Amino acid sequence: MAETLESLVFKPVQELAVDCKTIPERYILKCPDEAFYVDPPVIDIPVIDLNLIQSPSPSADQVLEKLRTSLSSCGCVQVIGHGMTNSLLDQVHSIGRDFFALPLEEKRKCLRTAEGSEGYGNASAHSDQIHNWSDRLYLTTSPEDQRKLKFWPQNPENFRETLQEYTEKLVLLNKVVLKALSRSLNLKESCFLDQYGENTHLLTRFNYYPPCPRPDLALGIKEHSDATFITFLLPDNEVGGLQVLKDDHWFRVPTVPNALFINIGDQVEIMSNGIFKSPLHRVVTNSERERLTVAVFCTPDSSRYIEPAEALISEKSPRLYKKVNNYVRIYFENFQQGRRGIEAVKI
Ligand SMILES: O=C(O)CCC(=O)C(=O)O
Ligand SMILES: [Fe+2]
Repeated sequence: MAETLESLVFKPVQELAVDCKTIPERYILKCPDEAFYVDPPVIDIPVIDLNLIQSPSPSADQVLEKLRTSLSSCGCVQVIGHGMTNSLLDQVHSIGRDFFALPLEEKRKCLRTAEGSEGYGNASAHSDQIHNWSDRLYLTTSPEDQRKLKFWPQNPENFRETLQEYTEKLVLLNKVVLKALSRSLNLKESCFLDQYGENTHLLTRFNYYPPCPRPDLALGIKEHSDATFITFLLPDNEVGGLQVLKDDHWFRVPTVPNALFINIGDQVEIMSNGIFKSPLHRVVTNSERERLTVAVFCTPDSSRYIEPAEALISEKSPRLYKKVNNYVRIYFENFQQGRRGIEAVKI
């Protein structure tokens, strides 16, 4: 049978994983890279307390310097002081776990359709591409009038109110972080936020990775960078799997309990004229335990133009990227051809 979107989304990886001793061909990487199943070293990334940079002070300057150094070397940091209680973070995990634990019939009420990416399904891939060993629930969470509530689970009961609370906090946090990024580069505080615009566009993705019988052959998510401004990741507190590429080597990302992991997306790499790196990252699987993470992707309205900040351009550091709008479209057009969108917008 031809693999239509329907036939693929009807076969969640979670269902395949039950009693499965081997994995279907379409998940098997052609040239598995040894580094992903022989655990690579842990990456040394700072844990930044955002409370320390709220107002100008010498200690705030030190924290901003740490932020700048980390984002320009590996493109990611862990943050605490993010304004969310541990209990909220636990609840966000729980609603994800509870949703994926529901019977298939119940989850299918939120099933993705052929027209879009929102809803419940496995990660779509073209039939000639290798598939990810993961399922997802993908929802626009902000702005509120763009939500497609038909994809929002009614079950677990507290799903909507918990996601609402998390989203409200992230809308604020996104602003705090974008201001901090500008300050760390000695730019006007509103520099990146002005390019972002008023509408905080957030897409939330619950990533569910079932145990995989052959972690040496498949990836939970293949190597990619994010098309975002920035991405907030609520990691799984107990099960690791995220790896980041730095200086051509893969590193394991450690989990810091109750911290959020932030990675730079391609659009901040563009605005920072390449000073901040949008890192390639991937997720490895394991044969023992399921894993659940919640990624929140922050992007501006597609109509907004973004470009390298004028103040970062000089004779010594010429402009490296074009002015573009709807970068997410550029990203996906290139992604489908196996290329990076960021390369397409380089001058
Ligand atoms: O689950 C993870 O650790 C990372 C997820 C990710 O990279 C993504 O959703 O884009
Ligand atoms: Fe990602």
